[in-house]
Amino acid sequence: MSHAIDFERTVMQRHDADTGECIFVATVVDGPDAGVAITLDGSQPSSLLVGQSPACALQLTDREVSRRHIALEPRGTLLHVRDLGSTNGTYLDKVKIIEAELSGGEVVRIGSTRLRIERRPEPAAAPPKLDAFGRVLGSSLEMRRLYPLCGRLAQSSIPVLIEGETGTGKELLAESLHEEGPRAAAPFVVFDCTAVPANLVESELFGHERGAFTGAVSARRGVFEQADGGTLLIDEIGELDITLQPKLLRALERSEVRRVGGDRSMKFDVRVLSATRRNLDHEVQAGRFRDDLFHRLAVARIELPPLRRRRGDIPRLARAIWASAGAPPEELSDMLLRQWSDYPWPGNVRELRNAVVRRLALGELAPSPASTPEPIESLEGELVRGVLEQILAQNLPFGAARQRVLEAFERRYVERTLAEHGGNVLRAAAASGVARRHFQRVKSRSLK
Ligand SMILES: Nc1ncnc2c1ncn2[C@@H]1O[C@H](COP(=O)(O)OP(=O)(O)OP(=O)(O)O)[C@@H](O)[C@H]1O
Repeated sequence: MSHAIDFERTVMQRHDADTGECIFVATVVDGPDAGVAITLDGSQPSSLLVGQSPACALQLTDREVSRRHIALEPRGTLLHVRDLGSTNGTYLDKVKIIEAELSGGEVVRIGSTRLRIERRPEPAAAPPKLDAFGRVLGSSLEMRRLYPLCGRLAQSSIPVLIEGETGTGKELLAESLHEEGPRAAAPFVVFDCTAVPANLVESELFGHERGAFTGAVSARRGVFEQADGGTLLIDEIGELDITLQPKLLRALERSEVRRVGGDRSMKFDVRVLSATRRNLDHEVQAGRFRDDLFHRLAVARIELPPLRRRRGDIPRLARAIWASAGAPPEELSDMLLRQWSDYPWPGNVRELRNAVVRRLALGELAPSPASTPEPIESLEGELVRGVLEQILAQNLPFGAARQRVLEAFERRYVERTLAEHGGNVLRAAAASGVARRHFQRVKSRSLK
């Protein structure tokens, strides 16, 4: 299977069954690094990378391989492979792939390297039967395999990069890492790189002295000073302007900041966590995020799975949100829970929370693919904005940029509709209100 569609469908099936994880081995069978191998046993909290960069779990010397070429992640009985925007592409047999689900026995080609993927017969060790870490709830396999590492990370001070789609609980996990650790009594400060205008980011981060710039009527502490002794979460780190990245790196390396307009450096003792919705490997690969800063921030990485890949957690989360709103548990019907469990939740747990709260306040029906479309702001607005920003950042001429937006939309539309209809083109076309041949044409050009 080498299709995003098949991948969605397979993932859903697997999570309904909640089967155990498999162990995969990726071995270089051809190329300058022949004989090198890595084992993926599902206990890793994020994908493992293959490429020339030292950040990669499987570091290759092949000059035709990009620094971060592909990411590998075991998902139950399958191994998920994702190209990270490599220069020379990723091939399965002769087919160029963006992402694919492998079951073992395949050979993946990157540059002049061929990687053989094998699935071991024995199952991976099951993660402990925990159903929460701090305030982060979930007993799906996807979540349980993160908890042991979260527990260890909470006790340490090493920088952690938390990745995941919007609303998957990145900020909540950061808070829980803080609350479960020795710094719990000290401040937890969040700095969102997208929340302040670009020209004020530096003074928000490092503080400023009185008169440092027009409008600086009094001195102000930056977030590092505010978080001293505690934890700082730098949210949306992928959006930090490239010109500010060396300054942040220097502050982290020296554990000291100098306020804008100031002439002395101040030491700080801050545990730094960062979060991103973007794929930072991709950003590094594209030269938009500095590799050295990435290494500083991502000493450990945790990737939070989207809610659609852990549907088993939906009833538990819905019940917890329902109870926290003070509503009687018996009023939450099984039918409603079933409807919620079937919905794809593009806005993840945040969207589920909003749906539960709306239901309690207004008695609204559960969302379903056939229900009235949500306003874009509350549904996929943030995802859409992310895609638009990425395209705008390429500074293309108007026509080419519009074409990219259209292609991104068509691809996502086709993927989702097919996933909702079990990969059946006829039914997906009917649901989209277009002829099968037209749907097939759009599918062929957008998922090639
Ligand atoms: N596993 C979870 N258990 C309980 N609540 C959760 C979980 N994940 C998310 N939430 C809740 O969902 C909402 C969104 O979570 P949060 O703000 O942490 O997401 P995020 O990934 O940081 O989103 P964004 O990328 O948009 O900033 C919050 O109300 C949070 O408490």
